Amino acid sequence: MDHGIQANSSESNPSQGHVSHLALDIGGSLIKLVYFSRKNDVSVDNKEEKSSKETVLVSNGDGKCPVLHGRLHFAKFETSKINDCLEFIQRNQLHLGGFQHHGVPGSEKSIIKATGGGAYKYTDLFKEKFGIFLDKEDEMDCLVAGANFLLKTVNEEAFTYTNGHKDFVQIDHDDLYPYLLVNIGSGVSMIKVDGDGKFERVSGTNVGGGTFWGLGRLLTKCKSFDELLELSHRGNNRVIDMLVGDIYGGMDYTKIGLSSTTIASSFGKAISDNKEIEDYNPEDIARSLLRMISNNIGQISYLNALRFGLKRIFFGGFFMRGHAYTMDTISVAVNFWSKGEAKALFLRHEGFLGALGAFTSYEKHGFDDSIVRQLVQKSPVSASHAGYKIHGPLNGERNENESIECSVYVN
Ligand SMILES: Nc1ncnc2c1ncn2[C@@H]1O[C@H](COP(=O)(O)OP(=O)(O)O)[C@@H](O)[C@H]1O
Ligand SMILES: CC(C)(COP(=O)(O)O)[C@@H](O)C(=O)NCCC(=O)O
Repeated sequence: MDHGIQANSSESNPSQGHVSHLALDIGGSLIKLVYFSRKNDVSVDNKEEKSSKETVLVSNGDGKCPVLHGRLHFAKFETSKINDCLEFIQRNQLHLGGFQHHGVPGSEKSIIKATGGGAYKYTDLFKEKFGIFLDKEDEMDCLVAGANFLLKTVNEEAFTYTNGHKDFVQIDHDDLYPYLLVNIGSGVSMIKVDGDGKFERVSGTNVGGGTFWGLGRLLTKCKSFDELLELSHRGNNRVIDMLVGDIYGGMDYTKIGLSSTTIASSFGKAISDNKEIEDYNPEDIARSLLRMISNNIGQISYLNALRFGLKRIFFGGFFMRGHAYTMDTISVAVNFWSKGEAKALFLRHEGFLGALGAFTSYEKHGFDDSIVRQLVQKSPVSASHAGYKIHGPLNGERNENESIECSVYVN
């Protein structure tokens, strides 16, 4: 089960360092947490002058400012199991990782940045449990801020996925905008991004990750999202989907560019098979469903990219789950409909865009001594690329809870 952090190395253990800047994204399906843990033993390079065990000073152009070295951590929980999340926060004392708002003397409030619908829905719960106030950031603002943050600072964040092959894409910061951001969470939002904080939500669809998981659960009786993905992995969609060849006697419909293997109608074979649901393999049902939903999102995304002349579509959200078949289907759909003109790109930290956006929003406010001024990589990843150093396997097999080594400038 994937609730909570599964540290992939001892360095990912937050209890080893002081935790700060907790940010939450409480969505329809999942709660995502991002937080920073300060490293206790700081290595200091030539440019840096050590000032304490945990804080170093670096020149910031206009003088010196303290820098905290540490790691960004990621964790997620099912929203329906919010108590597990609260326990995790309590156990790791993450609720102390917000900031104090000094209003009227003696009335200091502890504030945590939060986004997603649950930031509204669960305000009282967090207040009662921890006495903290959820400072709400708009979900679309956070998605865009999170995507821009990742694309500009994290090395090997974006990749294409074709025929089972993952290719990381170097992002040219001067040529990033405009792009279409498609966030596939419970539902789907499509956002045209023109710059930092410059965007418009141009479309959306209610057929998203929640639809796949909800319908999949009903149709296959599986117990978890992972099980549903696993089923889809082993299934064959042709058992249930009606293909062009099924309609055209095994032939292509060349005049309109459809091959015999193209799906003409998802689940269409169930019309004439005279079978009950029990007669189908759950694997085949899961496969057809995943294909139907991924195809549909890929197509709507392309149509929106076409509306605005956008060539790059970045896909985020936990629906993807780094799952090969999902990404392959979306890539094929975008490629098919755009006749190769547009590209589907995926993000390693796919489901954490909103939480990262909320995390970076601490910077906007200027609260006491914990302002995130700027986040920088601790050591260069490549000469040409400024970004975080990601600790974890870079061979494409991402551990979704891997932490990122980084530094935070504070006031
Ligand atoms: N462990 C999981 N439990 C439930 N859904 C999951 C899980 N992992 C991936 N998903 C998929 O991710 C979707 C939620 O994605 P997410 O980006 O977190 O959206 P939201 O903000 O709406 O929760 C789910 O609807 C489901 O399709
Ligand atoms: C309402 C939402 C923004 C909530 O975000 P989520 O929790 O699904 O990530 C999203 O579900 C959505 O964009 N739904 C599609 C609604 C529509 O445009 O039809």
